[in-house]
Formats: sequence, C-alpha cells, structure tokens
Amino acid sequence: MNYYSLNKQAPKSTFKNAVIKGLAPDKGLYFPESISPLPKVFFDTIDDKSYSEIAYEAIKQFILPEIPEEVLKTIVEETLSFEFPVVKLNENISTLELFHGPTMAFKDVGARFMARCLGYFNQDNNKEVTVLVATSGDTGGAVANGFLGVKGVNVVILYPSGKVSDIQEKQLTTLGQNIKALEVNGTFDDCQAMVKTAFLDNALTSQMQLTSANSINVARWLPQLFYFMFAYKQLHKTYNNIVFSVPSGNFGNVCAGMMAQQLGLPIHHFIASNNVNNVVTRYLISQLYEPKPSIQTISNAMDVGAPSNFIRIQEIYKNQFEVLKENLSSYSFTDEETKEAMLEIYNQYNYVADPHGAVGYLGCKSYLKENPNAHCVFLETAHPTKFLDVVEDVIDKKQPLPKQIQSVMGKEKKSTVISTYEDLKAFLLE
Ligand SMILES: Cc1ncc(COP(=O)(O)O)c(C=O)c1O
Ligand SMILES: N[C@@H](CCOP(=O)(O)O)C(=O)O
Repeated sequence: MNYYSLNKQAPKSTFKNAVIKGLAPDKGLYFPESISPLPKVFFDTIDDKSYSEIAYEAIKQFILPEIPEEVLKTIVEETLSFEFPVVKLNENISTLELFHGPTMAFKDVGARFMARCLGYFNQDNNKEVTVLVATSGDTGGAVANGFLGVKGVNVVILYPSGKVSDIQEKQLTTLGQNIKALEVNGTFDDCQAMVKTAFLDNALTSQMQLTSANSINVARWLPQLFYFMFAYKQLHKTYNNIVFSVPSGNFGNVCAGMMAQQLGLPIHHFIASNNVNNVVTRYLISQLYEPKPSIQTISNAMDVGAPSNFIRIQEIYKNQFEVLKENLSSYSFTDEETKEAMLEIYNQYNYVADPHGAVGYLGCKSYLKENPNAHCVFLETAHPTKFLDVVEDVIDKKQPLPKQIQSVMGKEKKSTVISTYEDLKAFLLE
C-alpha cells in the first residue's frame, strides 16, 4: 500500500518509508492511498474469529507485502496479548476497557505494533533510528514500554512539565536504557510543535534518522481501529445502532474508528468527547476551525489545543462539512462536570472511571438525550489509578494499585528540563 501526504506536496510513500520517516517531507501526515471495505462475510462471521484474526484481516491491506504475511500475523498476536472487555452499565451505555496492557492506557496497542514494525524494518539496517514522541500523558509511557530495548532505536520523549499525572511521569521517566525523557517548560502543543520542527530541520535529519511514535505515524495510528471491531464483536448480537463516544485530544483514536467504519464496520455514529480543549466541538457548531492554546484539566491527556489528526478526519469525509456532521457529534465538558460524572458512575453502577472515560460517559449521555434508541459505548482509555489523586478524592475511596502501576512506583525519575526548540536540537546532537 502506498501513502500520500495530506499536504499534497510530497512524493508517494511506501508503508516502510512512512513508518521510518513518520511525517512526509512537506510536513503533511501520511494517509493510505485506498481503503477497500472488507467483505460482508467478514462481519457476518466475526464471532468465529479471534481478536488477532480480526486485527490481521483489518490491517493487512495497509501493510502487505512490505511486511510478509506470517511476520505481520506474529506482530499482531504479540501486540494483542491482553484483554479488551466491554462492561455494560445500563441498556443504553457500555464501556470498552482499553487499559489492560502494560502501561494501562489505550496507547499500548499502537506503541507495541509500531515498535515491532520498526524493529522488522530495522533488522538489516545498521543505522540507528531516533524516535521522537510528544506526550500529554499516556503516549510517552506506552512508547517507552513498547520500545524498551528495541535494537537500533533510541527514544526521546517530550512531556509538558507539571502537566502529567505522577504515575504517567514515572512511566515515562524511569525505564532508562534506550529511553530518554525531556521535561518541557510549556504545553503538549509546544512539545508536538518541537517534534514536527525537528523533522524538517536538515541540520538534524542529515545527521540522524528521526521518526515519530505519535499518531502522526501510520504504524502507531492505524492499529487503533482494532478496538472498534473488538467492541462490535462483543455487542452486535445484543444491540443495533452502536455509537462510540471517544474521549478525544489529538483525535487519532476517533479517526481510527472512522477508518474501521470505512472498512465496513457498522458503526452508527461517533461522538468526540472533549474537556474544555474543544476546538472540534466549536468547529462543528461554527464551521470555523480555530485552535487555541491548551488549558490544563483533570483529563490531562486530552489537553490538546491543535489536534494533529483532524486533517485526517477531513480527508475521510472529503472536506464535506455536512457529511462529517451527520457522522460525528462533539461535546465539551468542564472539570466540575467530569468529577460529577465520575461520582455518578461510581454511585449508580459501582464502576470506577478515570477522568477521560468520564468525559466519554458524559458524551454518551448528551447524545442519548436526542437519540434514545442508540447503544453508546464510551472508551475507557486509561486505568483510573493512573489519576490516583483525582479519583480517590472524587469517590472518596482508596484504590488498589494494579501490578503494572506498582512496578514503577518506587523508581527514580530521570529527565532533562528544556524550554526551546534549540534546547531539543542541542540535546539530540549531543
Ligand atoms: C487516557 C486518554 N484518553 C484520551 C486520549 C485522547 O486520544 P486521542 O489523542 O487519540 O484523541 C488520550 C491521549 O491520547 C489519553 O491518553
Ligand atoms: N493524549 C496523547 C497525546 C498524543 O497523542 P498521539 O495519539 O498523537 O500520540 C498522550 O497521552 O500523550
């Protein structure tokens, strides 16, 4: 499969090149040249297939033959070595738990998948690759874990100082080996802008092979489409009109859901649920796309002012505003509303949601007011204990720590503080 740049000023790319380069030379995001819907029989027989089989069938058109069939099957199997359960709250609302991986956030799937693709492409290559990644909380930990010890790959993680949770910070600053953390005096958007600038800096790219492990990178982004298929497999016999409420920040996840829909998955509607960083909510009302500096919230991983992937969503809907609006709703919620939702979910359903999932739950409730016949699945994108202070404070109950979290608790943070792009460049050239 070839990929083209959404800035339309760069040559077509192979999958391998798109993975190794991350961003196109014209600074555009890569997008697959074609999307062929899966045959109807695939969905009719989804109950007979394992998660790995579903995932392999869904993604192979974007990757074969550059990674051979058997290798791709192994990559998919190794990536998906944990559970993706749907938990029903009531007749209209379920949650899809995406936090059973090693770092307890949905990013584990994309990070593990990409690490293995890059490992495959790099096996006969003596050139080291430096993976740059900007994180507002969870991508960093997942990438650190997924790429730890991968031969020939160095990882540099940029995160906004003081704006990620304590556990998220531990996950991305304590692993050592080929993983380095840069603590940026700024916001997530500053981190993401620095990373994009680095890709276009000849002084850097002439000396090192840089790539991205954010959802910019197609190998990090595309595997996220699996989640929607896994939820469908668990729900399709019980419910029609399945709607997904996706807690959104950089918009990679909801956009991956739209790719699953393009592949033929019968998804009735999407909801992009936002905290007060709500550029897309405003866009769907005014048709004006006006990114703003991000505001710090308790759902910190969604504190994104200028989401990278909105351009991919525009591409899927061919920039047709009305068509997009038919398929996507978006709502925005304050921290107070999020905390009330966490308490409501706990009191009514005895379920502990993290702040991001709670925003997703609120999105479901808003949508269901107008569409009472839908079944809305909100994605529980991270485990609640990653946001221990907020969660324990809101529901007033101590939380047991899962083993994945315990394993980083006592470890010592190692990071380098930077403020400007020049600091990043000097660090990389050192
Ligand atoms: C827990 C959590 N929820 C939601 C999001 C938002 O996802 P996306 O950036 O794909 O919109 C993130 C960050 O990616 C996250 O870490
Ligand atoms: N919310 C993310 C921000 C980066 O998103 P990505 O999907 O583009 O990596 C995070 O947790 O870091």
